[in-house]
Amino acid sequence: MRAPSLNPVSQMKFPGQRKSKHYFPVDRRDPMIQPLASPEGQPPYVVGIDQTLVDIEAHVDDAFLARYGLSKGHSLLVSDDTAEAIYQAILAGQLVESEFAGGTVANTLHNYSVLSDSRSILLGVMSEQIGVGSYAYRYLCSTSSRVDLNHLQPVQGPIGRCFTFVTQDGDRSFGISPGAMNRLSHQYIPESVINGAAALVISAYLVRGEEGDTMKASAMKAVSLAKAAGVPVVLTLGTRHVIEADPAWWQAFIAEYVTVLAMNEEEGAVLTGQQDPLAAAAKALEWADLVLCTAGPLGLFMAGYTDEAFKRETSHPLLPGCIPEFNRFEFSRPMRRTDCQAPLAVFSHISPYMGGPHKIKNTNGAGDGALSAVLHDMAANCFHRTSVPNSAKHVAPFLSYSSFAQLCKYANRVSYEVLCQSSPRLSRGLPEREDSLEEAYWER
Ligand SMILES: Nc1ncnc2c1ncn2[C@@H]1O[C@H](COP(=O)(O)OP(=O)(O)O)[C@@H](O)[C@H]1O
Ligand SMILES: Nc1nc2c(ncn2[C@@H]2O[C@H](COP(=O)(O)O)[C@@H](O)[C@H]2O)c(=O)[nH]1
Repeated sequence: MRAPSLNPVSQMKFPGQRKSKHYFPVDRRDPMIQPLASPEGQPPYVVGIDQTLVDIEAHVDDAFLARYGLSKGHSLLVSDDTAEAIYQAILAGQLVESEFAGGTVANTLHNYSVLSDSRSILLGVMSEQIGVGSYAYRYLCSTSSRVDLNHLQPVQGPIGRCFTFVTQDGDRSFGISPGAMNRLSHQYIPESVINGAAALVISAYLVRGEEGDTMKASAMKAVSLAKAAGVPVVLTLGTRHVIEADPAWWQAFIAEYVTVLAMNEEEGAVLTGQQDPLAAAAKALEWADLVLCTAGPLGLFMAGYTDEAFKRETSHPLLPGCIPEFNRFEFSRPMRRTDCQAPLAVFSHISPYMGGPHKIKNTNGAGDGALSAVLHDMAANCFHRTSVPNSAKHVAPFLSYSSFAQLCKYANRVSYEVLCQSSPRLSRGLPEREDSLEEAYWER
């Protein structure tokens, strides 16, 4: 097994490091700031729960998907027999492109750790016996050493397999063979780990299991602990099939536990009944505090709250949409609705960075990438609050370090990088020498 991945530094890479004038040093603008000489403790970490699985990527045509009952663009469970038939078919056709650690939350944590150069903690299962070359082995090999795997639960049997089918249009469809991935016991949800986190990340996939699976109960324990400790719960919806089974249950769950909701426009449509991603994000604000809605080639939307007292007007052109001039206050920073004396709904949108990559081989993980950027900004805010507690940045309990507009830019930039690297897990962070997101964006 790997050595414990403890963070040897008491620093954290900030989202804005590439254009420091937008971010640091804040003390030049605020003479009240008294940075702590030595911030107490370690930088914040993000914890997530996932079904440990390996993505087995194969390039196939639509007929192949139809043959095995898969749904284009979505994730479905497959039986052991179907999994075996699929595996034999892709082996025989020499269609396997790669076998790489996956899982929507684990991808997000991996990317968070790559971007922030900081620790995240993954909760889930791992095969107790690991042979060289096995799926469990591949999983460990392709996970960042900054992702702490020391809290995983050892289980008998294999981790999950996610057949990841990429069709000619670059879209991806998944067939899941669960193995032991849903056997996480509530005993492997450590209270101290949840309580000390900057955020808890879960996905809607965690409730999709079979009779006797313990994953859902474990996830419910974690969200209850997080709620009690005031730790933001971040939910990513994963696939529309899970949501459309019972949208009302999800609405109630989000209202009860979730601070940050991440979804794509399809998932947003089944959750809210609104096809338009901006309208879906606005509707979801009835239940969540902050919403990220990715919309493929349309880019992404964010929606959230800020207090009237802290609203900041944009200097960008005002945008038309189902909510006219919806981005007027996008320079504000997000807050929980209950932390606002006079809550104001705020919206922002951004088109794909640089208009998107010239060629997209595979959209796998683009949405997870966007969420990892938002998490990075939230954790950076926690770190800054601990390091410079009397900064003007913390006159109110903001959820993120940056404004809605900056969050959108950063999230979109990371999605672009995922698309360019053609992998849901970044093998490297963003370029250090990209000294301005805006300039790079406009100087195409
Ligand atoms: N065809 C595309 N062209 C340009 N950018 C894209 C394209 N597809 C996705 N993106 C970028 O990736 C982000 C997330 O993509 P999306 O497909 O909505 O996520 P998901 O993987 O969750 O379905 C988008 O907000 C956009 O920035
Ligand atoms: N934990 C689970 N992860 C899953 C499941 N089905 C697919 N996936 C993972 O999603 C990412 C791609 O995400 P996206 O942003 O393109 O939607 C991929 O790496 C898969 O491993 C599942 O049932 N559970």
